[in-house]
Amino acid sequence: MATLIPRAPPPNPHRHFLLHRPPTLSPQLRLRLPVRRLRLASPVAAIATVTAAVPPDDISQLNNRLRALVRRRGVSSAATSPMDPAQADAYLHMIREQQRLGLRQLRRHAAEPEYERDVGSNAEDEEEGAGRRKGMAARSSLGHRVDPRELEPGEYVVHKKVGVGKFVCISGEDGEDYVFIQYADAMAKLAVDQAARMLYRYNLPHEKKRPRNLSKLNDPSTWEKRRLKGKLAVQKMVVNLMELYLQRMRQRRPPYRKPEAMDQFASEFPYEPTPDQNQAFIDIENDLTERETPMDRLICGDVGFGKTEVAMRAIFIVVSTGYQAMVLAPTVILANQHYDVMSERFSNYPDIKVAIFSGAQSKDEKDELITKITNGHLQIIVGTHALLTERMAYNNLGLLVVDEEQKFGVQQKEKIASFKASIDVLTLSATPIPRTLYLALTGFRDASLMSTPPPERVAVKTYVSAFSRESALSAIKLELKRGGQVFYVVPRIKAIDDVLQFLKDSLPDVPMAIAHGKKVSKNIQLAMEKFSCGEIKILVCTHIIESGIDIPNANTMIVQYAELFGLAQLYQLRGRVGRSGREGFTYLFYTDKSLLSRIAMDRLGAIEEHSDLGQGFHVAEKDMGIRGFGSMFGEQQSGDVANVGIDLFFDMLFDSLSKVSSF
Ligand SMILES: Nc1ncnc2c1ncn2[C@@H]1O[C@H](COP(=O)(O)OP(=O)(O)OP(=O)(O)O)[C@@H](O)[C@H]1O
Repeated sequence: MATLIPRAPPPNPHRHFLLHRPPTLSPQLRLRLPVRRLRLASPVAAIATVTAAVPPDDISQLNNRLRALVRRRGVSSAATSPMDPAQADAYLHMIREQQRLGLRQLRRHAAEPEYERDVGSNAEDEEEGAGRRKGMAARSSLGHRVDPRELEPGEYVVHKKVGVGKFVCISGEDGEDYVFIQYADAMAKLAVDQAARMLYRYNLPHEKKRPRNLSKLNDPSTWEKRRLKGKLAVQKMVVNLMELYLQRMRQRRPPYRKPEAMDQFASEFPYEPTPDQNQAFIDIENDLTERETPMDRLICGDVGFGKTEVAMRAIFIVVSTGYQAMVLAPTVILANQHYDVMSERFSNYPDIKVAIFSGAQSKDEKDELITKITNGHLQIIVGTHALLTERMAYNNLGLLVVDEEQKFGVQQKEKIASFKASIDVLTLSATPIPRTLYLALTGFRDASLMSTPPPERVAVKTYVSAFSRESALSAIKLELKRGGQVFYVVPRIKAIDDVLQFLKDSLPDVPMAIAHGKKVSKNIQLAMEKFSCGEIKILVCTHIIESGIDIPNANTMIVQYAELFGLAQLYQLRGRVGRSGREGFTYLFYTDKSLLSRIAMDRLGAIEEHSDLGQGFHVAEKDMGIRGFGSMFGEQQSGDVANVGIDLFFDMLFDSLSKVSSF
């Protein structure tokens, strides 16, 4: 256990703490605490206690099992490699860059300095240092040592050896700057460069979570226990992930044949694929036609970057070999759109029959469809979660495509997970949930990234302002004048009637329609079809249209009461416009600035800032910062994170992950 011994001279100036009263503290921050000098005890003694408490390493046991499995199956390493190294590098690079940029923007500060690594001077530090070096790329993207100069008074920080404290200020003394941190029983003083190496953030930027309590400088044993608990929890989480991976590797199915008509099908795509689309085509083709393990691939691409075509290539391979494919969409509207796009794309192949199955259909219609599916008369079945019901019996299901998995409920996700044990699964996501991000990062799940937009795509112009009817109308008129269409989005169904009335009064000759979740699905479908073909010019709707809707001629979006939407939601909504070569405009109108919470302001600010193409990952990260731990992990993990703080949690996570071999 690491302890702090009072008054002994420090052997290394970078390892000592001072209990101190900061010279420039405001009176209310001033602590009535002893002013003493402390330093760390023998690091070797510290290790002995910590390592003795760590149970046998589950990760290495699992590593061995995995290696044995790979050997037994005699599968080539290329076929089992979780992620192509070059692709992984590019992925990590991108995430890291976005994180760096994000932090810079969040704190409106210069780029985060790259601090020298803290190479430990004791055994434990060395062990962890090795892990850190291996996992450096990953850790530096999500876990951070904090730059003390960027801290604001009152922010919580974590010192690995001492625990959770509250940053008070930086103050100069004898020509050197010191960082003052308030602990439960004393004030610590730390040289700035040392603090830069030793301090972690407790919260994500903009998050205001309070730790249960501050650690005590004079009683480091409590912190040691807390840290150890966190470490074990992280290890358990990694072991669980590996178990899942192991289960998947045990599954086998014969590789699919590459269809003879594959080249023809590819040539019928009306666009020149982007380089990332091409890579994703190669990835899924390899998964399906070369591997014997079912595919579990995530296609991460920003809104409108062309993920649907990747899914259709996978579907083509599977159905050409006589299997069925199921496409799950989170909303009826999106299911309808996928159905239309796929019916059109596969129209040259009369043997490939596409159907849609949703809660909107009558019992007779559904029964008829189920019979056709069971008899193998339908090859591609598109639908909502209604497809996951027990009644559904497939003839020969080979592939499941899941669009925006995070939008499904817990039970539906469990059902989706159960499919992964036996069939190939392709998941499409524009704003990956952090867990998905980990899986992709660590190779437990394969991922293809689509970070290049289709050519001629231009970033959507985003304006945030207080609502006025005049501003909304002038934006609408501008779009109508250039022959385009408008989405008018409100957060609640209740608001739709008022908006519709105001629009009808102001623009009596313009055809408009409404769409929301409580509307009978058939009516929504009708409204969307009319909007899609241009008959309807303005669609007044709720966020029901946020996922995946692709209407190239609709390039202005008005969002009223924008303060009531989540960040990821706003990002997805904005992604509905500017999906062709035409410039898109999004107007985010809030009701009254004086009533806006700081969080709502942050959200609107973030969405305005991240207007460039391809910011989905960054928005996902920022969203975590705003919504907090709970959104990142389940309840259990939230507690573990709250124990040690976000950065140390990530640090431990990446240390554990770096101990997992690649096979
Ligand atoms: N390489 C390309 N060049 C030009 N346009 C393309 C290309 N690939 C796809 N598109 C078009 O871009 C639009 C968006 O594609 P798609 O719907 O597949 O995006 P997505 O990645 O699924 O987006 P979202 O996350 O919003 O659902 C579609 O109209 C599609 O036809």
